[in-house]
Amino acid sequence: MDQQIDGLPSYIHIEQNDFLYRKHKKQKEEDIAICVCRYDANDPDSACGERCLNVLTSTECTPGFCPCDIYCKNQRFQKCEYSKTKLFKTEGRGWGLLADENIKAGQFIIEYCGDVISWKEARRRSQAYEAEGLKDAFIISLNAYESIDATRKGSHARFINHSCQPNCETRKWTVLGEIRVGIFAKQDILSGTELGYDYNFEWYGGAKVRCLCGASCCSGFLGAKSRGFQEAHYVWEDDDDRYSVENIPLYDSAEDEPTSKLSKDIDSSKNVPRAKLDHDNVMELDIGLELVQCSHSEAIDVEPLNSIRMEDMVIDEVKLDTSENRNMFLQDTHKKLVHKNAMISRMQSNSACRNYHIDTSIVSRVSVPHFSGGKTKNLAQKQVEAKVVGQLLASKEAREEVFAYENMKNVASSQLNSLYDEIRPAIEEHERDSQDSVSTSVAEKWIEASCSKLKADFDFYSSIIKHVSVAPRRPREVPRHEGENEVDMKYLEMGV
Ligand SMILES: C[S@@+](CC[C@H](N)C(=O)[O-])C[C@H]1O[C@@H](n2cnc3c(N)ncnc32)[C@H](O)[C@@H]1O
Repeated sequence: MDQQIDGLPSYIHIEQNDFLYRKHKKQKEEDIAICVCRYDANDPDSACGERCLNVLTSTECTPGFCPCDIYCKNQRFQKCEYSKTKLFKTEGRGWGLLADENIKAGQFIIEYCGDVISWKEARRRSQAYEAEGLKDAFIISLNAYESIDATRKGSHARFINHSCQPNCETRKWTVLGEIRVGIFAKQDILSGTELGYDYNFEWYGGAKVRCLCGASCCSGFLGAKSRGFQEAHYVWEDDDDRYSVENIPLYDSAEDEPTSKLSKDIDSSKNVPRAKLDHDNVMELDIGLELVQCSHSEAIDVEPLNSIRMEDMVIDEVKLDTSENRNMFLQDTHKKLVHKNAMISRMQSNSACRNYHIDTSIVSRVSVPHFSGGKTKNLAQKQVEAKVVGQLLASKEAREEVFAYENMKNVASSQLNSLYDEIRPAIEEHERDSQDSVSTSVAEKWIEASCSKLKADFDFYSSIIKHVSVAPRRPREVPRHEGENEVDMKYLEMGV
């Protein structure tokens, strides 16, 4: 239909993303977020309106699973419930899109559709387009690994121009397990007004496009505020009023830039960060020995288990003998972890990338030689053995307790190892395609087993500390040799 509009460059009109280099994800039933809305004919907002848990986390309801069934209003991407818009020819900026009805602030306008491609493919294509002499940029970043290319096919969103004072913005939503980008109104927009959003250009280099958005705060160039732009130097060609493009730029959805800033802010703070965002918009949460990675734009404060400072622990018989205290502490920590995990999984839906990273370093392994720069590196952690510690202890009960805890520690370790073997295919799949998520149930099992191992480790080491530092020692049967004191001290240092 568009092709009939005079002078409109040819492209294929689509209203769903096309997946070329991988398949559309299959949403696992256990990963479907189900809201708690109930349809009430007297309350128009009842069926998945603003209060819907899924809406609040930018996740669309899944047909067949939403309690509001046909009344669900939270399937706008799926049902292409776009605002009314119209193509028009701009002065000097090619084609543009304008509102063809009054649009309310926050209203969904249209989905940005195109080919979902890998980052590498985006780079390859942009170079190919450049070689073909294509000047307009249509590749938008979806996340750290993928982009949407609307150069050859797309929706009307591909015609929305950049504005330094935008009335629209991009937002990412999770729809049936995939991230999708929508254009939303930032403010009330009157019918007939041109739609624009801030491209947040990230340039590969080369010349820049002169911005003709006309805003009083215009920065002069597309992407002039972005990091990539400031680092590059300008090349201005006046023979083209609109632009000179040596390399086709990629532009980024507005959400991504503040994230890298956040990473910088956190990193530069004088406190050691508990949760940090890296340059790939991936947040690493250090929860004890386990690393959970998720993509999100807010930092979460997670108390790492290994931040417990031993200086702060009062080591006396009364305190440490009450294993109830210890259990309470660990149960509490476990609860916190499970709670955080629930939050993480909710927020991942929000940022549209459920991306559990299971850090397998917690799995106890036989020492494996690693090669680094021609030298082998032993990465196995030093282990404290109960039989060595036992030699220091005078009381039989103390020795038995340490042995019992060691046994529990070994059981927890081997349970974790066998769980790892069980879920290895899922982890390997996840590592091969970093877009694919490890399912929530697997992640939960993993967290549970990891917590059990941490608890067993904690019990074992605290039992050693209690007995070695407080209880009477076994008299030495053989004279102490030089350096033996240091060995005793090492036991106290290890595992804390
Ligand atoms: C996604 S396309 C927008 C549709 C485009 N106007 C068209 O006719 O196909 C992006 C391209 O539009 C042009 N453009 C968008 N916003 C502009 C602006 N504010 N000033 C100058 N050119 C702009 C640039 O060439 C940019 O690469």
